Amino acid sequence: MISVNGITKSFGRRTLWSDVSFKVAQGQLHALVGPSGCGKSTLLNCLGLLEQVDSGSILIADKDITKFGAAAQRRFRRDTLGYLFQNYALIDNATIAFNLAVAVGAAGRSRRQDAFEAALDRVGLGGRGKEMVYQLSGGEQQRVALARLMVKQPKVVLADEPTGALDSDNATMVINVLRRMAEDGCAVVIATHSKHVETSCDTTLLVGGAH
Ligand SMILES: Nc1ncnc2c1ncn2[C@@H]1O[C@H](COP(=O)(O)OP(=O)(O)OP(=O)(O)O)[C@@H](O)[C@H]1O
Repeated sequence: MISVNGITKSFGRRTLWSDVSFKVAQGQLHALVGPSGCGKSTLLNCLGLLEQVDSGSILIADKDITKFGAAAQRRFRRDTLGYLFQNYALIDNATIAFNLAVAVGAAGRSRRQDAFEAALDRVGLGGRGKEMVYQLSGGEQQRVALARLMVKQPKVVLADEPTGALDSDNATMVINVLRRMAEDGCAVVIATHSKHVETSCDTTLLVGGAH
């Protein structure tokens, strides 16, 4: 599903990582690990079309995403990618339910009510769809972002410290949900400092180090 081939990224004169290659198949969880500042988020951003690599190629579903123009990037983000990032990218001034509805677009909204409720139940927020996002705790917002990903059902999930704001039970829930999404056919890449998350993944890349 994902094939990263010899990619390099520098900011100014500082090379974060060079000649990085790895593959992530459908059904797999892949961890990006390494010390703070080694470039894990930047690598996720490159996979997510939010940053450009300096050289090398990134194939996702057999398409070289580094060659995409603006319109193809937008379509690919909308149709193929799912982000679980630290700032959650939720709409604060809207309900939980609205945030889930936005993820599936107008066509999917009415027939997806059951899926919305099931996703909220799964992340421990059942029956709370009418609450406003800005009133939720950081960990609750992180779980809304996970529920949104579940209803979107992207082919590729990019997660940046997805257990960062959570207690250990909820951290385990997040990993279980991501594992389930992988079993349903998606490829998952997770940047993490958590040993628990790392050991729950199928493969690991030490970013900026020996690999
Ligand atoms: N747009 C940018 N311009 C210049 N430098 C940047 C930019 N984005 C990131 N950096 C630098 O690149 C380095 C790697 O950042 P990144 O966030 O990818 O690391 P990380 O491994 O995810 O760190 P952490 O574990 O602390 O989240 C940092 O030193 C950061 O300041």
